[in-house]
Amino acid sequence: MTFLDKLRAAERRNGSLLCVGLDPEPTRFPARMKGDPRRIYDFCAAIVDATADLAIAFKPQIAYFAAHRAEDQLEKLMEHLRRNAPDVPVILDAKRGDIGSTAEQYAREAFDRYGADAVTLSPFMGFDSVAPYLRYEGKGAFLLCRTSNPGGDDLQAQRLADIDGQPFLYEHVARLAQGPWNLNGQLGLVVGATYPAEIERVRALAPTVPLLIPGVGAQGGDAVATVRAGWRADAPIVVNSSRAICYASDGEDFAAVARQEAIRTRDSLEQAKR
Ligand SMILES: O=c1ccn([C@@H]2O[C@H](COP(=O)(O)O)[C@@H](O)[C@H]2O)c(=O)[nH]1
Repeated sequence: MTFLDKLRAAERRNGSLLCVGLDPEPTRFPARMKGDPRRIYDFCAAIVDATADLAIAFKPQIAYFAAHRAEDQLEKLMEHLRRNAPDVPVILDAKRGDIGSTAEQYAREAFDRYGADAVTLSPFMGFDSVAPYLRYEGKGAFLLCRTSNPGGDDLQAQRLADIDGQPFLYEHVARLAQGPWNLNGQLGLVVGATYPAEIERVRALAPTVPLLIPGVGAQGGDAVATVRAGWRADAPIVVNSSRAICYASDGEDFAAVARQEAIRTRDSLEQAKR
């Protein structure tokens, strides 16, 4: 089963476009775990168990583990996901991008070490920095295209004077991902929920690739506008919310309240399809 098949199956099974982001920050943990990086796995596993039937995907952000020397806990979490939520694909948010030989090592890390179904990549260094990930049959790779942060404008909204029609850089990335770079249908694009007009433009240029859309919840992106701009019955969108779910409560009830917030977000995304 390819990453895309797995994504479509999870969307159908859980009736969901919601990707639950796992950004564990120990200072925001409930009192009995607060400030203790050794509890990262416990915190994330509780969120996973509370939301696995509500998610199209999970997205652990690797920096939140590496910053605390908690890569072993990320490995354990990936095992937990495979055992307890085997049908929900996992997107490792690593935003890698380097020359081919180094990219080979990053690809091994994402797919062999952690067993991720897909990874996020910066396309800035060109196709040879992306190609090593595409050698992993059935795995996915999401290219940063129009990111959710305001500074995304600095480069992504620059026009490319030498290319027909003088597209914005992000539009060029969308065309490459839909066409010449997408050798085996493994590519997707990252587009921020904070920019619904750009989601619509990317969807027009890349009608069949999956879109990973962070920015609802803590960043204030509009869930309804996001779905209307990007969702097509035959092309999945994966709408990520991390902090708004993980830290919906800072009490001992954090997992139960995370579930309620995930239900609320999932339902608002589903209703927007109509
Ligand atoms: O354009 C992008 C690409 C990635 N991210 C990541 O998504 C989550 C968002 O977290 P929230 O708490 O829901 O704001 C985080 O891991 C980012 O690194 C993004 O926000 N924007």
